[in-house]
Amino acid sequence: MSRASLSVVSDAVTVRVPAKVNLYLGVGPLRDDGYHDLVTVFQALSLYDDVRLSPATELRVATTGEGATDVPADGTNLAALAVTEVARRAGRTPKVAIDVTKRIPVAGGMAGGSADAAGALVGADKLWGLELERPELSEIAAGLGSDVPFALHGGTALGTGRGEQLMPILARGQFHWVLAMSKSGLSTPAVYRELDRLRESRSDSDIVVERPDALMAALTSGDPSVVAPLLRNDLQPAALSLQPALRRTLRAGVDAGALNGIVSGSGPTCVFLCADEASAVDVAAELSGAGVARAVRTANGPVPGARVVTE
Ligand SMILES: C[C@](O)(CO)[C@H](O)COP(=O)(O)OP(=O)(O)OC[C@H]1O[C@@H](n2ccc(N)nc2=O)[C@H](O)[C@@H]1O
Ligand SMILES: Nc1ncnc2c1ncn2[C@@H]1O[C@H](COP(=O)(O)OP(=O)(O)OP(=O)(O)O)[C@@H](O)[C@H]1O
Repeated sequence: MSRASLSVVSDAVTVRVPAKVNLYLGVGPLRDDGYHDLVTVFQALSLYDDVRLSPATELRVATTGEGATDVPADGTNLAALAVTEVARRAGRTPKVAIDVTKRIPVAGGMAGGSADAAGALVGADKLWGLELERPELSEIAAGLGSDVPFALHGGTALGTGRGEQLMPILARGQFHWVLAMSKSGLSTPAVYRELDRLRESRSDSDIVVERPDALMAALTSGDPSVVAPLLRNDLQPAALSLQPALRRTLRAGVDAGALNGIVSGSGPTCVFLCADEASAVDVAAELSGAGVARAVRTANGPVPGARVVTE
């Protein structure tokens, strides 16, 4: 672990971390280690969890906000695991109170737990004045979950491996999204298992994951009407198989005027790309009235990854 010679220890730190959507999610065959090789395009959206770290007599974690009661309040919380790992590497005891304000839906396919882990990593680094290098933070992040490195990184990025190897993508301008949150969550491993079940009749060599070159070129153009038809998620059939009502949600968003809609990652949140901000507001209003979602929000992207907002 590298440390700055002059380190500053803060009293309390708040880190703001974005949700993600996968604009493209190509899933390869099941690997021997239980993961799938992915080719994915991530985009960070302006829906944030806040992770506050302050010195305490022991490690504790409390969550308020969206879905807080479904989040573990013990050492298995991803934010607590992140702080524990940074402390282990720094040779410290993790005497920290972690307070998470959730806005990202729990088990919603928008990497909320991963966001909290990334926030806790950046927060612990700041709180203890460690000044860890980016590569080391990314390595710790990848050990905590496949989506955690992107929550650190933010922006728009190509993810490969199990999703943890990132390369920035140039995306011009801002894209306007409507998010439809589902009444119940979906477990990520269960959705991958369902995809494997749906693919049972296919041999591994039949499952080919293509590079999203057309999408990447469309993102550079910044034109949402060019990007929209190129959105693709290989996990969508599995999420729809587990929650068939999502078909209605997807239809309702397009009927309301969105350019296109897909399930976000492992779902069940459905995300709709709109022509501009005014269209997103209209689509959100209509979707709210249609009663196909627990909650509807607008968001824009890309936005930066985990960043300290108070010192
Ligand atoms: C669906 C996505 O959100 C798309 O970005 C991610 O692939 C999921 O990332 P995550 O929630 O950080 O997932 P992890 O905590 O790393 O893995 C949870 C479980 O998801 C499945 N998993 C995850 C990533 C991957 N490339 N292949 C998989 O099969 C595995 O069953 C794994 O045990
Ligand atoms: N800080 C946390 N916030 C949310 N869930 C957490 C957290 N720590 C642990 N968990 C557990 O992780 C599970 C998955 O939650 P999460 O909100 O990360 O799902 P997700 O957004 O669908 O994940 P992804 O999009 O990365 O696949 C939850 O059911 C919860 O039990």
